[in-house]
Parts: sequence; C-alpha cells; structure tokens
Amino acid sequence: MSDASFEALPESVRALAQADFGQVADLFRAAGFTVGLPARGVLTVKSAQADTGRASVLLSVGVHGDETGPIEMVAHAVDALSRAPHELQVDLMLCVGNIDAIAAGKRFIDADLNRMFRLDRGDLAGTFEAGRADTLIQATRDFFDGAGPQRWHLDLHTAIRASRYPKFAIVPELIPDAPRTRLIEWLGQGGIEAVIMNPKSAGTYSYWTAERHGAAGTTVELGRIGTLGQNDLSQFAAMSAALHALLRGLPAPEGKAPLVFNTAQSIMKLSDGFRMSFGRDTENFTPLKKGETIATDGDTVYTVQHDEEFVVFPNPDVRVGLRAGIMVVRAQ
Ligand SMILES: O=C(O)CCC(=O)N[C@@H](CCC(=O)O)C(=O)O
Ligand SMILES: [Zn+2]
Repeated sequence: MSDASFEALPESVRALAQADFGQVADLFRAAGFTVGLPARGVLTVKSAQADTGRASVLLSVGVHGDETGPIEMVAHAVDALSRAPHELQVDLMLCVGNIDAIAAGKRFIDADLNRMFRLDRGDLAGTFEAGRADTLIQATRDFFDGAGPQRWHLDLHTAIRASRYPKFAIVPELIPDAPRTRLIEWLGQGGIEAVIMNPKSAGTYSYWTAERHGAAGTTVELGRIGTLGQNDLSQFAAMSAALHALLRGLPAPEGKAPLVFNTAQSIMKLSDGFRMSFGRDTENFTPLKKGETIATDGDTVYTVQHDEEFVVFPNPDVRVGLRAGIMVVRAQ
C-alpha cells in the first residue's frame, strides 16, 4: 500500500481505505449521530433517536483483500457523506472485511473469509480469518438487533476473471418475495446486469445476514480485481449513484432490470484430485452444452444437466470441501 498511486489518493480516502475511521467518526458524532467503532475496520452510525422506520444498511468491502475497487468507491462515498452528515437517512454499518489481507494485497491470509459465515467451519476453524469472521458476526448481530424491518446488506466485491456480464450479483433465494424484488430492482438501478439466485449457503457473509438477520443481503460483483489507487472508478458510476441515493433515502436513478439466473448446481472440490475441464481463466457466464464434463474429482464426474448451463467462479484452487464453481441457467 505504499504504491505511488495509493499515496496520490486524497488523505481522507486513504484513511478510510485503511480502515481508519477516526475523522469520519468525529464528523458524524459532531452532527449528533450515535457512532460506534465496535471492532477494527467497523464503523456504525445511527440516528440518536431509535427509529424502526429507518432502514439499516450494512456496506461491506474488502472481504477479499485484493478486491480493492469497491473499497475506493465506498471510501469516496463515505468521505463525501461525512462532510454533509445530515444527508444520511439510514442507520449505517461500514465494514472493511479483511484488513490484513488488504494490506498484503492478497485475497486472504490463511483462508477465504467469505467461507467462514457458517456454524461448522471444519478445518477452516483456527485460521486467521475464522477469528475475523467471529468479530464481524458479533458486530453484525449488534447492528441488526433492534433494527427495523428494512435491512440491507451490500457486500461489494470484484471478480478474479472476466465476465460476459461484468456486473452481477448473487442473491439468496430465502429472502422473502417483496424485499427480494425490491433488492433486484435496486441492483438494476445500480448497473447490475445479471443476478444469480442462490439456494444454499456457501458460508458467505451476505447469505449469513439474509438467513440470520432477515436482511436483503447480496454479494455484488462490480468488475475485476485491481490495485488500491489504480482502479478506474468510472466503472462504478451507476452503483455509486444508487448508493448515494440509498444512503440519503432518495429514489435511485432509472436502471434496467437484471437478467435472472437460477443455480443449477454447485461444483464442490471433494479432493486434491479435482480437475476442471477448462482453464481457470474461463470467463464467468461461459455457456456449456448438455452432457459436457465440467469437472472430475475421483469417481465423481460433474456434467452439464440442462440444455445449456453457464459457469461462474470456476476455481480449482480452492480448499478441499469448498465451492469450486457454480453452474447457472436462465430463469424463465
Ligand atoms: O471471481 C471469483 O472467482 C470470486 C469472486 C468472489 O469473491 N465471489 C464471491 C461470491 C460470494 C457469493 O456466492 O455470494 C465469493 O466467492 O466469495
Ligand atoms: Zn470477492
């Protein structure tokens, strides 16, 4: 993070990107908000008068340390808001996920933080990220406890590889119809082109908040991984505008409804013998035809079951026991 492009960022944005919330916390506090710093990299800003009509919005970034674009984007957004704090019309929790991995410029230190949001962690227990996840789980519970019914969690990421839809989101199926419809509409207003309905937790942060806290939680992929200070923020313009509106209780700009995909199958890495039938740089949403082999793992052969399925997040390098990809189909 001593890179010249990072040093060139405004000081306030650099501070936020490094999870230093001191100055922003002071500005919100001075404006009469109840401000909390419950853990390193976590800031909460709530109305001083409890108001269950107010939406509660959790924004998380940097859950993967090399996904830096959303960190910069949100740092700019929060910096601007802290200079006009009375514009904030929601209770806000800002979470910089894996601070140590961000500093190291790596996806994670020991193991993927975004697989730790589950009760049984198996051999992920005891890793560096398991401790961080416990901290975030506690802070998240405290934030949503006593919150009103409008609960959002936008977990902002960027993808490892190129994508036929560069901006897409994963939405837990268990979110009830009305908030799910509203969330998907909002995602379209934020420039999201495709949404994948996810029927099952892979241990992700957004599934956790949806399942445990009744939040409209989603993992949002906003583009490709990049270096802090070198991200082209213009690619996040639509999401920035939608966030600007959400935090101020304003209607989001017009957008296009995203295409909706259902999960056909999750490809699990069962052993070190796992082999994918295509390269690890295969674009997200690449189509495969019925009967084609997706991966083999010992005696297990994963094949395409529908006339056409699209591969998302193909990654043979994950730990044994974790998801190595998702196959999706267009929803009717
Ligand atoms: O590009 C990739 O392979 C990974 C990008 C990423 O971090 N995606 C999230 C998706 C989480 C979800 O399914 O809700 C992840 O794998 O953690
Ligand atoms: Zn990620």
